[in-house]
Parts: sequence; C-alpha cells; structure tokens
Amino acid sequence: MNRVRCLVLNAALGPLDYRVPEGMAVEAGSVVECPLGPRTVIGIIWEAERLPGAEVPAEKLRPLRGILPVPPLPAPLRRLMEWTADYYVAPLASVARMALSSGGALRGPATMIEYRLTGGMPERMTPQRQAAMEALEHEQATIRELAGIAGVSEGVLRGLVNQGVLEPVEVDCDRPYDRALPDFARITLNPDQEGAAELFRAAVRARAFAPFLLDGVTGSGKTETYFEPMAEAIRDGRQVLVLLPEIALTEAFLARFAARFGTAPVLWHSSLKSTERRRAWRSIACGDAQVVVGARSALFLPFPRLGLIVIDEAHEVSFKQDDGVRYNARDVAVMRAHFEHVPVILASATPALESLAMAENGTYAKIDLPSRYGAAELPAIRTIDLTQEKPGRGAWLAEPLVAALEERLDRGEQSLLFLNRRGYAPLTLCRNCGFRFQCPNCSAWLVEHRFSQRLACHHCGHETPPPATCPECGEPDCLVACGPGVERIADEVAELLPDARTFVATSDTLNSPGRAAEFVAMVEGGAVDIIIGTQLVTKGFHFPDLTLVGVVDADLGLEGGDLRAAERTYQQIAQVAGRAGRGDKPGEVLLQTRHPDAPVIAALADGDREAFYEAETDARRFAGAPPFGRWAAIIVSSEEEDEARDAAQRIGRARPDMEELAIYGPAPAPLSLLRGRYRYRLLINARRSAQLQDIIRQWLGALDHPAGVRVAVDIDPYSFV
Ligand SMILES: Nc1ncnc2c1ncn2[C@@H]1O[C@H](COP(=O)(O)OP(=O)(O)OP(=O)(O)O)[C@@H](O)[C@H]1O
Ligand SMILES: [Zn+2]
Repeated sequence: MNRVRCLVLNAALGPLDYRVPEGMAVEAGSVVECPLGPRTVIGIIWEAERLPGAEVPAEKLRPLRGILPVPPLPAPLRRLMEWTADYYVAPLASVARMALSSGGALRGPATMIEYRLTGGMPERMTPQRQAAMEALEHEQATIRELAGIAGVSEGVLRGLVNQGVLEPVEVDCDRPYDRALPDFARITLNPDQEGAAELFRAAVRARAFAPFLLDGVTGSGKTETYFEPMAEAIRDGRQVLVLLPEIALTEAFLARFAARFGTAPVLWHSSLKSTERRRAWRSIACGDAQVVVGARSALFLPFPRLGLIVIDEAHEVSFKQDDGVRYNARDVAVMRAHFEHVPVILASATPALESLAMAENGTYAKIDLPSRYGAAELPAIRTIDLTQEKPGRGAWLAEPLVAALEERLDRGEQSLLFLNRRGYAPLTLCRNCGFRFQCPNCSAWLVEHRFSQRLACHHCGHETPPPATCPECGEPDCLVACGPGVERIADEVAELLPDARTFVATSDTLNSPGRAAEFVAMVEGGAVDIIIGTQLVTKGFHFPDLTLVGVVDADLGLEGGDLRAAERTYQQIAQVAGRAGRGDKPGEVLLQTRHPDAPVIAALADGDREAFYEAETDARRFAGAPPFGRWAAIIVSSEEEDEARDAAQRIGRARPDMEELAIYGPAPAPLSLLRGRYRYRLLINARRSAQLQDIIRQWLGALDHPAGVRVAVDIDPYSFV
C-alpha cells in the first residue's frame, strides 16, 4: 500500500492523502515534506483510521516530496497529541507544532563554525581588542555570541580573525551532552524520604503508569527524594523529563542536579538559542538526552525511551498555557505518563485541590513528607492587622515588620519582602486633572517602572517614557504614583534602613537564566540583606540564612473575585512563608492584612492547612466548581468592537439548553480590550457527567463568523480575565 495519510502543520487544513514514491520508506510518525499547490508543507504520517478524512482517488494522489532526517514521532506521543487536541478542543496541527518545535532540528545533521583564541597577538593593539581578548579567554562560540560576551562589535572580532588572533573551528551541531552519572554523589535520605524514594524506584523499574502526589512541606527534601527514581531511570538507560514552572527556577535546580549527577541536565525553554534548541531536540529524539529539564513546552518533545516524568511545584498556575493551545501541562504530563506506561511524580507543598481529590479517590498514590529535613522547623506565622498598625502616609511597611527587619539586619540574617506587583506603582495619575495613564491597546493601567524610567503595560508590552507634563491638561510636574510595587517598597526600605543591601527580584530583573544565577550567588554569598520580590521568589529557592518573610499585602490576591483566588492566595503565602528558617536558625513570617479573620489568612496564621482545604472544598462543592464540576470558557475577540459583540451574541443565542450545563454571558471580559482586540467571554459550568468538549464542538462548529473574529475555547480555565 503506497497511499498514506498526513497531518499537515496547518490548522486550516484537514488531513491530506499522498502517494509514497518508489524507494521512500515511511511509517506512522515519519516527518515528511508534502506538496500543497505550488508549496511544500511539513506533515506527519498518521494512522489513516485515526484521522478521518475524504478519500482521494488513487490517480489524483500527489507523491510525497521527501522524508525529513529525524526519527519517526513515537506512537505514545501521537496518542498524547490526539488526546490534547480532543480534550482542549484545539486543532491537532497546532498541537503537532509544539512537538516539531525546532525547525533546525528537522533539517538533519549539521556543523557550524565557532571561533576561539589562538594565543596569537594582533599587529596593532587597541583598547577594544584588548578587552575582547581578555573577555574571550576559554570561550568558544559564533562571532555574534562572542561579540555579546565581550561587549564589542562583530567588526572588532572579524578584525581579530583576519589577524589570526581568533581561529575558526568546525563543530558538530549535535555533539552529545556529557553523561549524567546516577551514583556521582549519593546522599543518605532520612526514613520518610527513603520510604518515598523506594516506592518511586520500584515504579520506575516496573515500567507501568503510576501517578504519585508527593505532598511534602516546604524544605522537606522533595527534590532529593525524587532525584532517586531519576537515578534509577538513568541506570536503566531511560529518559527523564522534569517540568519546572519558571525559567528563573531552572538555575537553582541545575546546580543541585550537577552536584548530584556530576553534570548539567539538558535544558529546554523558550529563550534557548536556535542552535541549542536543535541540539537538544535531536538529542532527545534519538534517545541520547538522559534528563531534560524544561518549561511546559518540553512536554511534547519526542522522547523515544521515557522512563519517568517529574512535575515540580505541580500546583503552579504557570503550567497553564493561556494562548494558542490552552493546555495545562500538569494534566497533560499525567496523560503522557499514561500513554508511555511510566510513573509520574507531582511534587508540591501546597497541592492543587484537584490533585488532592485525585489522591483521595485513589487515582494518585499520595506520599507524605510531613516535616522539614534535619533540625529545621516550619516558621511561625503571625498577622499584622493593618487597621490597627497603620503605616505612615505613603508608606506600606507597618512598625512591627520594620522592627523585625531591623532585628535581622543586626543579626546578619536575611529577609524577604513579598509583594506580587512589579514596578514602582500600579497606577499613575495627574494631581491637577485626575487623568490616569492607560494602555492604548488594553483596558489596563500603565505601571510605572522607575529603574527603567518607563510606563509599561504588563499585558501587551506597550511602553512610553513618563512625560514631563500631563498629556491631558498640560500641567508640568503633576504626576503622582498610586499604590506600591516592589520598587517602591525598595525605596521605603532604603529610607528606613539605609545600610541594608536590597535586591528587587522580579521577572524584570531575573529575566534570563544568567541573571537568575547571579541573584542566587549573591544571596548565597551574603551580599544581600533584604530581597524584595514578586511570586517569582516564593518557591524553589533555598537560602539557609533567610529567617524573616514579610508579606506586604496578604489581601492582594483575594481582590478581584477570581474563582481560584482563595486557593492561589493560600498557596502563594504558604510557599513564600516556606522560604524562612530553612537552615539552623528558626524562621518567622509576618502577614500584613486588613482582614486577619478571613478564613484563608486565619488558616495560614494557625498553620492549619486542613482547615483551609476543608473550607475551600466545601465552597467548591457548593459552587459546582472543580473538582466537583467543570468550567470552560469561550473567548470571542476582534479588532472591531461591534464584530466581537455580534459574534459573542450569536454564540450566546445558539447556546445548548441542557440540564447539566449552566452558561453565563456573553459579557465584556474584565480585560475587555487586550492587545488591540475587543473581547467577550462566556463561562460554562458543567456537571462532571456532561460530555463538555463534544457539546462545545457541536455548538461552535455550527456557527460562522467574519474573518476578523477569533473564538477560543479554554477548558479548565485558570484565568478569568
Ligand atoms: N537527605 C538529605 N541529606 C542532606 N540534605 C538534605 C536531605 N534532604 C534535604 N536536604 C536539604 O534540605 C534542603 C531542603 O530540601 P529541598 O529543597 O529538596 O526541599 P523541598 O521539599 O523541595 O522544598 P520546597 O518545596 O520548599 O522547595 C536542601 O538544602 C536539601 O539539600
Ligand atoms: Zn497593553
């Protein structure tokens, strides 16, 4: 049979049939070049019976143009892609794009030219040349990368090449990575850890689907514990995938991994250079890469010999993707483990309610690490009632918190102030006319950033320098900052404690793995007294001398009526509290709040996790919210406001009338304008018994909209803006 069905990487097209030319050997999963009109598109050969399409008569079939030099995508990955497309109501082609995520890798083996110093001297030395030669000692990279490292222009380096100071070296783009050694540095686990590790190791050996919820308090040694089954998989010649919620956490993880396994793991994230990306992709696809650590997009990489998946900080909302294919990497990872017949470990100190429910009903095995490793104790948590202890005008830190900071400073210990707001102030207005600075593309205020002297939209990236005069009334020097961001807290600290060395840690300052590494080194080296940070520093970090955590505004996350606000607040504060007292010295946590009696805050202060989860479970059950019922959202957008509204209303009028569904909206989205598009939302609350995806597919599939309208479906949404 020389007819094949292809999934082509174009979401607008259905599956297409082709003829396999004489001499070409293909199988399901092969990545091929398909003729399409005058163009060539990339396709994946798929089992025809799993991909219904119109049968084309044999004489009309066009021959495939070629087969790309990569291993066929493995069957378990193809099943995962089908599941993801089906569950998230997304085009299979869009999911496939996430698997074929390195264009370079698909072109096959390659070499490239890098440069390094020869030891020779230029005929004429200039300060720039001198600086470059000093900076490039022990470096080898492309001219462009070297220019970046040395901070000189590429022209300077080309001059050095001509003078024989730099020489070209041909390197294999796909050179293998150093091998991780499973027994490089073994550590002795405590009995709780060892019990968990042995279960995990046995599951790796069994090569069967086994989902675990590793529920261990902050500092209990979850990482050390899941390193053991990773070592077992490496011994067994199998590959391991570790998912982390943020790139900033990768650096700290790398150092610990290298200490345990003797070398760095293979990295996968969105800021890899294309050469790194192709090298990683090809190494993974041929089964060579042993351990891959990545962000959620690593989930669709073509591992042929997967032996274990670990999801660290599994409760994190950043595992949910909120554009394109709106999938939750935590849930898809469990499905991947299912199709691959391997164990999967969800590690967290504050598991999602959904994960706890899965453990309760026996789907996941729950493994507890109830106490911190060694002599460390969980920190004491106290509230500061801001209605009683009012900070001064234009200040945000109450007296008891300032006193606690001072105490740490005197003792040479470190503190962390947590406020989940980047920049200096979330809103800027004119004192004279009341004008508020708003983003032209989004319904959002512009956030002032003093470090970089700009007003920025955190949704679309729009930026403008702060004007000297009000754009509305023309008054000079009239702009006032409203409310605090981390930079403003840093100013306040500088005023109160001028000797304290502070570091503002946000996605603006820790925006690359290198910067994150610098931050970790500075704090570990004792060069920082007070970290002032956003949610980025609430988890994963282990700083033994950090003994005080201050939460500047514990109520912040509870505002805005998000359906998961209580859970998120609990998790964030419990996580950030968990950064205190991880070494020999006890930790203390102070929560500034205007509602010390709110159930979430009270549960945190009492250290009563069960009370929080019970109250939240009851609230969810009452609302029919996950895990007791299901949510889905439909988001309609267009650059034309009328068009978006009309389309949303058309969808609203065609709503299915079913007992197992409640449908709310359409209504303008809270972010009713985003990146220049007007947005409307519908929210569906369904019973668990409802065939939610089928219903949505039928409902939306029957409607047509103008070309400018986009209709997105968000299954199990986390964001309600
Ligand atoms: N068995 C052990 N032997 C030596 N050190 C250990 C052991 N277990 C844990 N530790 C150390 O205790 C500290 C806390 O462990 P780890 O960071 O793995 O905890 P965690 O549970 O992942 O914490 P969190 O959820 O707060 O990030 C680390 O410095 C770790 O190296
Ligand atoms: Zn914007």
